[in-house]
Amino acid sequence: MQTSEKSDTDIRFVCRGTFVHSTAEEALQILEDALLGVDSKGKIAFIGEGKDLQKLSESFGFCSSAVTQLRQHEFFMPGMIDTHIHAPQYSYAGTALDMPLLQWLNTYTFPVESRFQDIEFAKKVYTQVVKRTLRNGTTTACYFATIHTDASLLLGQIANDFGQRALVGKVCMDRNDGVKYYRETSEESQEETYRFIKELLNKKYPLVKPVVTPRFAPSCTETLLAKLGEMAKNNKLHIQSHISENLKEVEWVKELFPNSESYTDIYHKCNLLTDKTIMAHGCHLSDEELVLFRKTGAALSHCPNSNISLCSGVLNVRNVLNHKVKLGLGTDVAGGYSPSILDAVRRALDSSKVLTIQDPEHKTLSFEEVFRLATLGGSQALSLDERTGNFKVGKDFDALRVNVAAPGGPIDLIQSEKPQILLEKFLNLGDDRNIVEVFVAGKKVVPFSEP
Ligand SMILES: Nc1nc2[nH]cnc2c(=O)[nH]1
Ligand SMILES: [Zn+2]
Repeated sequence: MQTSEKSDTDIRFVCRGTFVHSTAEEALQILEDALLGVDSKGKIAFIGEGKDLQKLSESFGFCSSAVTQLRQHEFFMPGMIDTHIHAPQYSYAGTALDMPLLQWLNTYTFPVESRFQDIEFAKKVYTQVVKRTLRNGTTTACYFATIHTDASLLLGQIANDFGQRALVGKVCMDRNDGVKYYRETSEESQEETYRFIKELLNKKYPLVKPVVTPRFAPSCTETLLAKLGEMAKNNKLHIQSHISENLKEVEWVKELFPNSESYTDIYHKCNLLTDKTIMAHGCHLSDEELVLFRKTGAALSHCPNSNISLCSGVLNVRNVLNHKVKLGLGTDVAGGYSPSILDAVRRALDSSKVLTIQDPEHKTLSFEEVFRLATLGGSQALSLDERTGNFKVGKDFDALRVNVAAPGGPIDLIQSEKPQILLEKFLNLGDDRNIVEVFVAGKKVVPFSEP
């Protein structure tokens, strides 16, 4: 039994049933007939066994009749973590997947992102993306917004209003020869990033924080990258960007930064690789670069839908894990067409199987390992694992109540199944119809409450 030190904590609610989650030691740990109590601050106060109900209700002072009992075919799992998603690109998700990265950015992405100076348009899209991701079980999202400070602040406000845990980044880019009207001067980028960070922190949203966001090395001068690194260091901020997604991009970076040893080295020299850094993709990183990730504590976001959709490459997750680099999953909407981390789980498994087809020696990822990437792995990659990622006493209760046999849902259960099979079915076949409730920091955020 795990309990918090103080047994006089106010208990907000208690649930009884099956809980599945990951730990450092076990990709899948199953707790059957467990009792989990959430305190008034939204934190997990205790995790015990159903048979200890009487004892727990006495020491924590809750009424045993007030316990919510999960039904058959239901379980709780940790909320899923999207470590890389472009909120503005949700406006064209599911389209524009017919060209490789660099052309795709110039043709679709930059023209669309430039529309977000229109705050009404931003409000519409950002409300939709926050609601859609929450319904799909994303309790934590690490967002790229656009270069527009006020619209980026609005994204933070909307995530806060709907109760999603989020890192939000105002995008920085002081070079863009492809679409010249979508870029800032270096001074603007620095000043507006400073304003963005200050204003967002001043809001004191409990679950929404800023993240320093150079778009990627080709969009930024070395001067800007260095200034952003300094800003992040001085204020102990998160950092996000892209790295080694596509081979043409890697070649271009070599031309733009001829004095750097590698793509990773550029970010490293500018103080942008820290234990609060998350870099998307990394499909074409060398082993030496992975060693540098490990040394600095920087993490990778694996975005398999995007990597396949834009024909960018296939990340060898097994190799990343062998290098002990922190790793989570990302949708990379809209390079990835799906806003759901369940989709990222499936594409990650498919990608791993493609690597095994190419090399039978490759050790395919198991669904349990990918489940860990979608939850605990994501929290570690975002350095939020003290707060979220699994069910540990003292962490926030970020959780999905899953009903595998939800009426009208996509899964037909022929017979009663063990929890491990229920989870496997949900990961492979489930969708938002199976996610009957979503909790973030102990608050029920799905179904949405009436305004
Ligand atoms: N997939 C993806 N890669 C990028 N690299 C730089 N910007 C982007 C973007 O918006 N999407
Ligand atoms: Zn991206």
